[in-house]
Amino acid sequence: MSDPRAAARAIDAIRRGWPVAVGPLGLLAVETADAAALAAFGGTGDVLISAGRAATLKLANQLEAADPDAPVLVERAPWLDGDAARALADPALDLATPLKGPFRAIPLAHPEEAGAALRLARVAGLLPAFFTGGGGAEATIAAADLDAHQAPAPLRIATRARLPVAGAEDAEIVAFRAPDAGDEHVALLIGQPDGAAPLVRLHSECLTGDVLGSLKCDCGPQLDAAIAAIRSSGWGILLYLRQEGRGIGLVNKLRAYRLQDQGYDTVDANTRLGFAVDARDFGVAARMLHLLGQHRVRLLTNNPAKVAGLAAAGIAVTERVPHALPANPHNERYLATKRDRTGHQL
Ligand SMILES: Nc1nc2c(ncn2[C@@H]2O[C@H](COP(=O)(O)OP(=O)(O)OP(=O)(O)O)[C@@H](O)[C@H]2O)c(=O)[nH]1
Ligand SMILES: [Zn+2]
Repeated sequence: MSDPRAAARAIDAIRRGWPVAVGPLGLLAVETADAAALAAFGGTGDVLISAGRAATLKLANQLEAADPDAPVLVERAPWLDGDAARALADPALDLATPLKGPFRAIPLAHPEEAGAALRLARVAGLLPAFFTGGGGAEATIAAADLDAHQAPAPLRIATRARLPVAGAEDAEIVAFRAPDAGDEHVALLIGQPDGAAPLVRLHSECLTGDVLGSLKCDCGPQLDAAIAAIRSSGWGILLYLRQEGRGIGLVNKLRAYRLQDQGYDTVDANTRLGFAVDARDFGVAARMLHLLGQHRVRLLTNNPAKVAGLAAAGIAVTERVPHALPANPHNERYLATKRDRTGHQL
C-alpha cells in the first residue's frame, strides 16, 4: 500500500532541512542542510544530482540523451564538503566559484529511489540535490508513496462567488481544492453559457508577470487579453493554475532568471538547474473543466502541449485559438525561444 501521508511528511521534512529516506536511501537536501544537520546525518557521503546538472558540470559523458530529471550519483571525496556540494547543486555559483573536484559519477545502487528523491525536491520547490547515505530519517517513504501523493487527487469545488473583474463585470470565481496540495486552483467563468463550446484559457501562475508587471515574459498581457477575448467571444472560462514557473515553483524560477541574467535562455536555465523544461501537468485543468460540466472547449493557446494534455485527459479541443501578443525588448528572446525550442506556434 502506498502512503501519500508519508510523502507529505517527507516534503515538509526536506524543506526544513531534516533527513528523509526513500526506501534504503538516506537523504539530506543540499539546499536546506545546515552544518549541524549534516553532522547528525553522518557527513556528506555521495551526492545525488540530476542528469541535467551533471551534464552541465561535465561529470559524466554517458549522459548525452539522458532525461534531465534522471539521477546521477557523485562519488564521495575528501573535498566534497557542504560548500562543494552546494556548488554542485546551485548553478548560480558556477561562474563565481571554480568547482573543486575532480568529481566522479558512479553507478546508482537504488535508481528508482534516487529518481523519486529528485521528484521530491521539485515538488518541495528545492534544488534537486541530496547528500546520501546518512541516517536519522524524519520520514521514510517508498518511491511509490510519492507517486500516490502526486496522483490525481479527488478534486472538488470548494466554493464559488461573483467576482466582477476589469473587462468582465459579470464574472464568477470558482475555487477548487484537492486534499493533497496547498495549491488552490481557480476558474473564472465569464459571460453566459450559450450552448457553444466555451473559449478556455489555461493560465499558469506567474507572480512576476501577473502581479508585478514583469516584462521578461508575456504572462500579464496574456492574462488581460484572455479575459477580454473570452468576454467578446460570448462566454468561456479562464483557469488560473497554481503552476508557478512551469511547475518548478517561484524560487526555482527566479534561480532560472538569475541564469538568464548570465545569458542562458529559458530552456537551458531549467536544464542547468536540473529540471525538466516544463514540469506542468495539465490533467488538473481537465479535471476542473469536467467538474464545471465542460467536456468540449475551444482553447486559447500557442502551446501544443496544452492541447495534448487536455485531450489526453478526455477534453475535446475543437479548436486552437492563437494567443500571441506583441513582444517588448525584454521578452523578445523568451518568445523566440518558445517558438524555436519548445514548439510554440506563435
Ligand atoms: N521555469 C521558468 N518558468 C517561466 C519562465 N518564464 C515564464 N515562466 C512560467 O511559465 C508559465 C507561463 O506559461 P503560459 O503563459 O501558460 O504559457 P505557455 O506554456 O508558453 O503557453 P501559451 O501562453 O498558452 O501559448 C508561468 O508559470 C510562468 O511563471 C522561465 O524563464 N523559466
Ligand atoms: Zn510570466
